[in-house]
Parts: sequence; C-alpha cells; structure tokens
Amino acid sequence: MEEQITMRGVGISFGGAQALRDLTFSVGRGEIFGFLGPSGAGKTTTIKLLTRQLTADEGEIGVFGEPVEKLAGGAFRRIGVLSDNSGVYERLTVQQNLELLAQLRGVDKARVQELIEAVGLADARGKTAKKLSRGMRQRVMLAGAVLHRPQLLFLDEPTASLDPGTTAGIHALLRQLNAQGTTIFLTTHDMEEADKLCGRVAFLHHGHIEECGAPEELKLKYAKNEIVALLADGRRVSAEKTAEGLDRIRRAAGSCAILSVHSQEPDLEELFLQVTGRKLA
Ligand SMILES: Nc1ncnc2c1ncn2[C@@H]1O[C@H](COP(=O)(O)OP(=O)(O)OP(=O)(O)O)[C@@H](O)[C@H]1O
Repeated sequence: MEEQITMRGVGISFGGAQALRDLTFSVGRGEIFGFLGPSGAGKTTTIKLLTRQLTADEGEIGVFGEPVEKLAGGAFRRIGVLSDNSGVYERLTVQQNLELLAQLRGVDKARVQELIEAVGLADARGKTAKKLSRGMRQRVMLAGAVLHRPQLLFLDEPTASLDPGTTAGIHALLRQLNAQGTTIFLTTHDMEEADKLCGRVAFLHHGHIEECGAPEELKLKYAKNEIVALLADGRRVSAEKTAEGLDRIRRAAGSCAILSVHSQEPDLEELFLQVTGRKLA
C-alpha cells in the first residue's frame, strides 16, 4: 500500500519532558487511521510534527513518501487540517467564511454550496460565525478543511463534546470523503468513534505506541479464552473456549436448553485499559 505517512523512531521533548518517544508507524493511502490516547498522550504533538508545525528531536517523518522537511507548498495543498488552531472569522457568515477560504485555495464556489449541505448547515448559511453553536462552528471548520478535497486529512478530535446527531453527520461526511480517496488521520479518545470509523488504530500512552492494528484483530488478540452460555432457566455458564469447555457447559445445562453461546470479546475501551493500564477519558 502506498504510504501517506511514516514515522520511524520519532521523539520530541519540551523543556526536558519527553512528549513522544520512539514513535514508529505508517498509514497507507485510503486508510482511516485512529490515533487513540488520553489527554496529554501526545496526539496533537504528533499532528503538529506531521504538518511541520513542530520539528522532531529525533527520528524520520515522511509524508506522501517524502521527508516532511522537504515538503513544498504544492504538497501542503494536498493536505487538510482540523485542529484547535482552526478558526473562523467571527463577523462573517458561514457562507462568507467558506467562500473566502475557497477563493484563497482556488476552489470553485459550487463546492462551498455542496459542503454547506453536506455538513448540514444549509439553514445556517447566513448566520454570522459569532452566533454559531460549538457543533456548528466545528462543522464550518471541517468544511473548510476539506474544501480543496485533500488527499490527506488530519483531524484532531473532530467530534469532541458534540451531540450524537452532529457526530453522526460528521462521521457520514468522513466516510464519504474516504470513499472518494481521502486518507484520514484522526485523533480521538472516543473508542466507539474509533471502532466505527477506523480501519486501524494505534494506542498512544505516555508518548509511545503500545499497540496498533485493526480493531477486530486487536479484539481477537486480547479476547478472553472464554465462552459464555445463556441457559433457558436464566443461568449464565462460562467455560474455556475448547471442546472440553463446551462439554462442561452441556453437562451444567443438563436437560435445560442452551439459548446462546458467545465468546467474550473486549471492546476497544477495555482493550485500551488492558494494554496501557489506563482509562482513555
Ligand atoms: N509547546 C509545548 N510546550 C511544552 N509542553 C508541551 C507543548 N506541547 C505539548 N506539550 C506537552 O506534551 C505532552 C503531549 O501533549 P499533546 O497536546 O500532544 O497531548 P494530546 O494527546 O493531544 O492531549 P489532549 O487530548 O489533551 O489534546 C503534554 O504533556 C503537553 O503538556
């Protein structure tokens, strides 16, 4: 798979405190890659390194197959970023904000209309930015980040503290962009979001990747070697996930019907706790 992002042995410290150490991972073209970690784990710092807002103390960083320090202006036009630094002009309306950006990026106005609809702001297009709710503002910034159909999109906690409806709308837009070819690097501490959206996730803990893989793969890897049967009399019987375990359940059930047998798979939240010893939020 053509690599859009690579990091090898990357480290950075701030005033003697190591924020990232030996960070090594890559993201291939067309992926939605989730970078998961609690507050302070180093997620934003990683995005800043990948977008050249910071320089690493050690290691190699590549974007579009080139060392990040060699990326020229043209390459940056293929990148979109939504982060804490993203902003809107308070006195301009939703539409004016996006039209201004479109003009700066040489994007046609029809794309602005298309995105205003896609992020569900058609009714708010004439509202000035200072009157927007947090969720609306976030959607304007997201529309701004993807106006130019970037090949690679960095999203720093795109749905943090948004209501479920707005979150679902943003997820739909991200899936659509991804289907059209945009590779997405997304930080979050919402495990459900990661599970729904991401093909692969990395668990970041104290500036280091502790685990990386497809959510389903990780769930299987850390699945307890256990099956649980639900019996018709309401009992739950658990046993080892082997032929003997199944026999044991049959014996325990006796003449009682076995309604279901499930293997115990952890969700990503439990997995993160298991791998890092720490809760995500
Ligand atoms: N410019 C800076 N100067 C000093 N310390 C910094 C700077 N930027 C980040 N840090 C420190 O580096 C560590 C990682 O911060 P970072 O913002 O990358 O975490 P994060 O995972 O994005 O957290 P959050 O989810 O709260 O945004 C933290 O300990 C933070 O205090």
